[in-house]
Amino acid sequence: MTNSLTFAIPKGRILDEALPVMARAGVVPEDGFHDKANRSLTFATTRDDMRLIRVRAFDVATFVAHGAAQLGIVGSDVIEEFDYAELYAPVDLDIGHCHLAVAEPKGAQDTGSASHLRVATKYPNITRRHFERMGIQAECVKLNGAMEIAPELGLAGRIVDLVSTGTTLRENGLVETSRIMDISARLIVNRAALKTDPRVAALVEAFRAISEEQSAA
Ligand SMILES: Nc1ncnc2c1ncn2[C@@H]1O[C@H](COP(=O)(O)OP(=O)(O)OP(=O)(O)O)[C@@H](O)[C@H]1O
Ligand SMILES: O=P(O)(O)OC[C@H]1O[C@H](OP(=O)(O)OP(=O)(O)O)[C@H](O)[C@@H]1O
Repeated sequence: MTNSLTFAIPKGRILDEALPVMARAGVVPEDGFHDKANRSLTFATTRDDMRLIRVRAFDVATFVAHGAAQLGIVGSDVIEEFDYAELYAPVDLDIGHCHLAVAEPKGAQDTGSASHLRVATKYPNITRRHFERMGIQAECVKLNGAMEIAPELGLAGRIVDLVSTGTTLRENGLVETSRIMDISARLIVNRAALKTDPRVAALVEAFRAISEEQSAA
């Protein structure tokens, strides 16, 4: 058998939307994948030259950038945060829509003229770049979730986090003050693998065709 391809997918919320798109491109996990009790992280597919790995969203980008996986699916938030040179994101899959925003406690003092801010976020690089463009130095406190409680506890005056329905902000007494970027999930590939393995290029074409069909529909 030829060397196996590894396709990395995030274990959380993008997965349900990603599976039907993957199936149209011929990437179908074998039995056991949907079993919640299954602790395995590697899964066979119906292609005998491909396996799936199910990892955290940020780690999908890391595995693909280092060539440990040749392909993956991940939110554009993660791609922007890492900015890995070895990652190529050729196809917008039109799933996992949300946006990245700055938020602060409802009724907070207007500190628009401040030149230095403290911000709690999972995205320190995007956050620093966003505030730099406004001439503001952002001191980022890195959290991995539940950013929304940081202002109330005095950890930071603002947060930068993903927003979809806005429910999490609202239920934690926060309001969005600016929108940084719109997010959707992308197919990502390792650039070297794309150049050397025709199977990777064929999969990019398959996902591209699906995305074009979808936007024409
Ligand atoms: N509220 C949301 N609505 C839509 N898409 C979202 C939302 N929150 C996150 N996303 C997308 O889903 C991705 C997170 O995917 P997923 O939930 O699989 O991550 P994870 O691996 O479980 O993350 P964690 O590191 O928190 O464990 C984000 O990077 C973003 O692109
Ligand atoms: O606008 P909403 O629809 O309320 O969605 C926004 C929430 O979704 C994401 O969290 P997730 O549920 O992925 O959990 P996490 O905090 O563990 O990342 C994000 O970090 C927000 O907390």
